Amino acid sequence: MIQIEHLHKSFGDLDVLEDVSLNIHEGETLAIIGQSGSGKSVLMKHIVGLLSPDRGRVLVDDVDICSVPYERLREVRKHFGVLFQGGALFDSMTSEENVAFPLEYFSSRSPAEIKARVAECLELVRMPDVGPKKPAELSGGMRKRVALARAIALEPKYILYDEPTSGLDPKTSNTIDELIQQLAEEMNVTSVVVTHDMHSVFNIADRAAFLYGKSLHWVGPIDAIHNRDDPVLDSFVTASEYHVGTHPTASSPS
Ligand SMILES: Nc1ncnc2c1ncn2[C@@H]1O[C@H](COP(=O)(O)OP(=O)(O)OP(=O)(O)O)[C@@H](O)[C@H]1O
Repeated sequence: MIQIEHLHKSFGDLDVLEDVSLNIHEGETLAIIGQSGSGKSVLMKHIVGLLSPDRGRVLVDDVDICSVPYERLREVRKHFGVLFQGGALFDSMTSEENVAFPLEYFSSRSPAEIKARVAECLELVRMPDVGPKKPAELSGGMRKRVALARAIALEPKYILYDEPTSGLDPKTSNTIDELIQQLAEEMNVTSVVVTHDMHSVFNIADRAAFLYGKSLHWVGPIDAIHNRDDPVLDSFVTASEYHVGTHPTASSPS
């Protein structure tokens, strides 16, 4: 379980997050939504210890990652797979070398075991044949899937996705959504997805956390997200759906 407690973060004069508290439960898929610049990525980076809060703390399985020594933080990070926005693959490496990287760096598996795990991960993301190809030879959607294969290589307990469908066409976005759901079910991972894509939110998320005005304005189950009693949330959700031109699978109030 991940517990974010009274988190505050500023950069110089810019207050980004104020008193944000949020629990992320085992096995759920939580979407972090909000306008551009509302602090979604900043919040996500705190979850994996890439940023430290000015005040407050983040507990991962009861470990306060804001105060532990680096070696302990490194241990905690082994339980995380992160899919960064652009995929963040190493251009000079082939796809299989990219997927092997965390296994070589963080595990003590033999070369044969690493080779087998790389093949398994590429199979899981339905890309069994791209191993010898470099990122430049792949489409945007394929690169995301290779990056996803790398993110799951160490069999993480938590996967963090930063805008997993941004820049992809609707069909490729649906494939990525299917993979996120498939991995959540097959690997029983806890997923945190930062996204603008409300279609994707309705496809994959169990709950959403809506950041607005530096705070966590609303947290709740996806089927409660059309909330006419909360005009700020309602106008964000409606505008996002209109913007992407999609129709949510969840039912909207009439
Ligand atoms: N390392 C940093 N140094 C200074 N300012 C930062 C840093 N990281 C983020 N910010 C600022 O914090 C604010 C929130 O950024 P963040 O990337 O979390 O927004 P976001 O909600 O993820 O936006 P988007 O949807 O556009 O990606 C922005 O104003 C951004 O410029």
